[in-house]
Amino acid sequence: MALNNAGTDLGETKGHENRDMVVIDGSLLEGGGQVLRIAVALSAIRGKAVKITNIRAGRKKPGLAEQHLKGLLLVRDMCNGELENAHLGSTEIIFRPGKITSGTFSSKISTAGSVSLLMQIAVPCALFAPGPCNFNLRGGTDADMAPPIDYLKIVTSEVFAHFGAKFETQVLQRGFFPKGGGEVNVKVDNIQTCLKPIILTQPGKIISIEGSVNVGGSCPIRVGHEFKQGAESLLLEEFGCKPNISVERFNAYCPGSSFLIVGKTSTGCIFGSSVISHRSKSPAQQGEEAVAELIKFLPGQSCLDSFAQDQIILPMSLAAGTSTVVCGPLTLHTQTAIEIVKQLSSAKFEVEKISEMIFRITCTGDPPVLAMDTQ
Ligand SMILES: Nc1ncnc2c1ncn2[C@@H]1O[C@H](COP(=O)(O)OP(=O)(O)OP(=O)(O)O)[C@@H](O)[C@H]1O
Repeated sequence: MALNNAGTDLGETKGHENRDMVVIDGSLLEGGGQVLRIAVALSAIRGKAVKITNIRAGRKKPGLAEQHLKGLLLVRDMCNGELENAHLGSTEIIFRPGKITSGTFSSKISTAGSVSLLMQIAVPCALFAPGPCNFNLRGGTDADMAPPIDYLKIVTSEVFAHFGAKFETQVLQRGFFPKGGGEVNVKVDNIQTCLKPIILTQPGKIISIEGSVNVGGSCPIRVGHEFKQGAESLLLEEFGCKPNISVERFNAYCPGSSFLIVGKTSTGCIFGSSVISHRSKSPAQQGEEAVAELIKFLPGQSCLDSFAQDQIILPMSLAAGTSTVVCGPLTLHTQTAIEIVKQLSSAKFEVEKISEMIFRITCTGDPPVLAMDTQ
């Protein structure tokens, strides 16, 4: 039996309050930090206590890493909730949410752990606050295996706008591996009534392709121009056009560079593909690879890239009505997200295979009752 910091049995400290607690197995499918973020965000939004076991059992080093722990503490603070057993390496936690409040919140990850993933847990909660929320978040802004901050700022924000959800991100300083030290401010407007269902079924025609290369710290600006060259050469070959790619220098705690390329279509679809520089490959080659990934979607039949696919499952489940999206084969992250939201809500999902590469996800949302709170 797991013990909390005080040495009492986990889950038994509050007696009858645990009766309605939902137990989520953190090893489910993808078995990563995403399970925790979705479960805890939904717990706060729906006011349901959760116990999460086997946290990150699917990862080499299971249990809470700093990014996950800081995300939990941030949501706890936003809703005056109670967290048990939340410490580095913990593989089992209990979260009892209070009411989500609006206001100003901050969080600092001392490594290059991703601030984008802090946003992934905090932004959905903030949408259901009684007023706007402002966040100051510090850590990694351009980290591997996580959305680069520009992806959140440009792609996720536009996809969320389809749901009527609005957030703005301002990057003050970039944080690259290994030191992090990036800083962003995020403003989230609370929703007034409900999240709207989305219909993203028509891929449309490409109307723009734009990219940005961020060069930080002592990383030579030449690296940024090489990213741009590699990306441009492939785009020229594929589409016969030279897109607008900016190369910008940012303050950063340690050297690094990143590249995001974004395509938009006439029907409001947006696709993003990114790379963080690695010594093992030339910047030109990485620029080309990011474009090659984007080209998989442009022009195609899918209305979302493979990352946005898992990130829309939570808002779809909370929307007041039926959402439909057409996308590529479901990623393991998407399948995991669907399973977790099904355990914490009555949202109904249906996945249809249209062809080998094209799928339709339909979700009848289970909108939470908004707390008409006074602060
Ligand atoms: N290049 C990228 N662009 C956009 N989103 C990304 C990118 N890479 C990863 N993501 C998103 O980041 C999230 C990663 O979740 P995941 O559970 O794998 O990560 P995690 O919390 O860092 O935990 P772990 O360390 O357990 O993997 C997913 O929502 C995924 O879509």
